[in-house]
Amino acid sequence: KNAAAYGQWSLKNFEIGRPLGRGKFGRVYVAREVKSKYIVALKVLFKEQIDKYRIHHQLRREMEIQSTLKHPNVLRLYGWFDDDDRIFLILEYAHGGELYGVLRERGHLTERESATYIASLANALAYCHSQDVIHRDIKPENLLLDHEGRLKIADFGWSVQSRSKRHTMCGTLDYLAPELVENKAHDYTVDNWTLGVLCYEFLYGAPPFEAAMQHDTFKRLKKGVLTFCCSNCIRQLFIDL
Ligand SMILES: COc1ccc(C(=O)Nc2ccccc2)cc1NC(=O)CCSc1ncnc(N)c1Br
Repeated sequence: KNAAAYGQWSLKNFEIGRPLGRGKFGRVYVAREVKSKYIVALKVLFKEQIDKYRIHHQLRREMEIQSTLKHPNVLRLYGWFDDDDRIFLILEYAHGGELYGVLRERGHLTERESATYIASLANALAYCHSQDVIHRDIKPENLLLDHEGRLKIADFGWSVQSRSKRHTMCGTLDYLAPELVENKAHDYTVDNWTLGVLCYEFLYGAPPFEAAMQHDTFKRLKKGVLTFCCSNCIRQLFIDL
């Protein structure tokens, strides 16, 4: 019986295609499973990097978390395997690529599109939180689209299984809730804060507290001043702020 029957995958089960991008700690390629011709995304992590950054436990926990998460708006982790110096994650392939690209190309999205993506994100986050998983690093770069334009949350490089409050710092400043930035105890509601920031960014094309210097973003998001009005006056408001 072939190795796949026992769920033991290896590199020879796949034909590797073009690189999709650089995720955390490794590269991602399109790949095709030889027997089924099924298209997947294959993420390659180098063991020496995992050792160097001492993230074995995080990766192991990640695999536990991911194998239980099954939701239409959460990118699937189908399985994983390793060879002498690399670990391979077999991921669902999102044919539509990164939402980030669409947002930069279009400038901003329509209200209907924004509402659709926010609703999908809210569903995905509610599901993750029901499984005691906080993503903590949701930003447009980690949001992918499938062939039907359906949103998929990906790159759980920083997610944690959490019942208690977390204290570790992570993610870019623009999307982080004040309690995360102030390194205070936090819980799953940090993902809800991000939902608000993303909603603003989908509609206006840039995050609400964006600033040239991280320190300014820090000050702005602590103030939390946010009023929705027409796009250019909102930007003027923040420039004044
Ligand atoms: C469930 O998705 C993941 C689950 C886990 C991890 C991960 O690295 N965990 C991790 C790595 C090191 C240490 C601790 C955790 C990463 C992903 N996902 C990704 O990296 C997304 C790769 S980009 C891409 N993927 C599909 N289709 C496309 N068109 C693209 Br572009």
